[in-house]
Amino acid sequence: RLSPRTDSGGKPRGTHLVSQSRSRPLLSPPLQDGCAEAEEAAGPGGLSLVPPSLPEEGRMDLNPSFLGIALRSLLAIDLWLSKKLGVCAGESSSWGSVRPLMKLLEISGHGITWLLGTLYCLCRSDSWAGREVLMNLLFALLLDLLVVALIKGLVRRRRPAHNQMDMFVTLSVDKYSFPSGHATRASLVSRFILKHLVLAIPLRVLVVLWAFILGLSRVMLGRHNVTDVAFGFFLGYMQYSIVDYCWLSPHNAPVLFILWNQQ
Ligand SMILES: CC(C)=CCC/C(C)=C/COP(=O)(O)O
Repeated sequence: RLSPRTDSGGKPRGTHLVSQSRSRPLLSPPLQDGCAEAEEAAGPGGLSLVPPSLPEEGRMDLNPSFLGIALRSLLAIDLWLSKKLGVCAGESSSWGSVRPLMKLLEISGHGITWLLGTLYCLCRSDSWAGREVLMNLLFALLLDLLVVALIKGLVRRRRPAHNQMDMFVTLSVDKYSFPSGHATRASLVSRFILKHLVLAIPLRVLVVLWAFILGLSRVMLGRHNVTDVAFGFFLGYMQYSIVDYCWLSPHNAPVLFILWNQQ
């Protein structure tokens, strides 16, 4: 506290830092060992020339860390921006007429669509090379479902309040929104396709555009906040690196390929 200090005659002699042992800020914890000195020096009147050395926790209460403020600001911007972008969140929203198209995009990135599609192609594939790529895509999709379910269950961030929970086939953890499963899948699958399929440039651009628009559509539908999708893209990208590192082949996982061949 700043308070005018007076001399013995009661005249003000300038402003000094003083500590009153009986009156402490409401948010600060009780004075601890480090402050006993200052409390003693304050004497019965509570006035002291010695500024108390507050313990670390006390200082943090009074001066919230830069990181804390930055995170809280980021979250506030995230919520504000996500609400602004949620223009297809309901039929009556400003872009409500585009909602059916966004829901079609949702199905194009759904786990069931990709799992069934991959299994179908695996059954139809008649080359070892094709089977190897599809087997790894199946592994990537399962890994993604597992990782996203684990993180959603741990973080438990609620979906935005303006979301309508009318999604096609969900798991119990899908009531949570961080990270976006569609965004992780979009990023993982598009990186996988670009690496393992020989495609003409326009098709490669289309794959990247699909992933980006699918991510954006999650926020526009009101399903997610922007940070759910941004982290989802990052996570999917990193998951591909794991898949690439653990690449399954007839050499390192012969049982898998022989079993599949016998079916
Ligand atoms: C039922 C299966 C196999 C997958 C669920 C896929 C799903 C509904 C993910 C949720 O995605 P968002 O987190 O982007 O909303």
